[in-house]
Amino acid sequence: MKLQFTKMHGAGNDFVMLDATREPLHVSREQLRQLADRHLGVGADQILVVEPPPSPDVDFRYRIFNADGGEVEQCGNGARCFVAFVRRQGLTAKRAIRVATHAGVIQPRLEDDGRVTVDMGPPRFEPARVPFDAAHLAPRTEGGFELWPLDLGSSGTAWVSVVSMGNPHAVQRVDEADAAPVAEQGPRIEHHARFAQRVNAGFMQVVTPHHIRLRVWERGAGETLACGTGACAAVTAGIRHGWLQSPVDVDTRGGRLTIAWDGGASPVLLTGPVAHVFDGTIEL
Ligand SMILES: N[C@@H](CCC[C@H](N)C(=O)O)C(=O)O
Repeated sequence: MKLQFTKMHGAGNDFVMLDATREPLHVSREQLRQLADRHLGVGADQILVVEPPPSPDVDFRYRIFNADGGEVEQCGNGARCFVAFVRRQGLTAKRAIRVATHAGVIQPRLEDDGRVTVDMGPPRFEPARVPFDAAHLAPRTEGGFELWPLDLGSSGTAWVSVVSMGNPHAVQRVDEADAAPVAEQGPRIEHHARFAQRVNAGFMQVVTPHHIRLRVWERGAGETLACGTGACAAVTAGIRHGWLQSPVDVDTRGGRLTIAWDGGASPVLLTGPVAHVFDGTIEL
């Protein structure tokens, strides 16, 4: 099968974008993995498939697949690249778009400076879903919000805030993002027994109440240069703990994202850059 694709990135979080608005696309999990493979394919953290709207109240639907081929609910940087992609493909001239995802409808809009802001909806602060298994450690609270201990065996205990942005995140505060044990702890947190659907693992350094540094080990992709939903999760957890105040600049290894959240059920706004890398065709 010959497939046309576009390669894009949002703060270094890179995507293969596929247009399935004109005809349905049947790509197997193995083919998705091959597309994402950095040696045997195009290379990407996620593959995004744009489809026609499932109902008249939205403009498109888009589906998100991690590099391991698994379909997931939400992708913040992907939503930003999605806007640039559909405009570039001539599929819409709108600047504000309503798009259906597995986690509900989100609303990205193109800003005058070329960045894209996404209304990601409100965060959900979820308690543990399965019985807690760390050796007799109880959760503790900071600023009225819970930190949960995760027993990571020989890697010690990680105290995490559990947040859903449609997809699951476990965020811990570290002294220095550059020195954080992302490669060591990331896979252990991702596969920890407490998270039935696995989890994205964030490592956040608080620089000031309006500035953090963040690294994220992503479920199904490994450490990426930036994670949009990870930034939303880290900032909303940090605000709940009393460490941060909106808006917050989030420096990732791939660039800066800005997150605004007024608390409670108000939506999280994620703003950042998008870039077109190249268009191509691949035989799968
Ligand atoms: N890079 C994304 C998140 C992609 C999905 C994530 N790996 C998951 O499995 O939930 C973002 O920018 O949010």
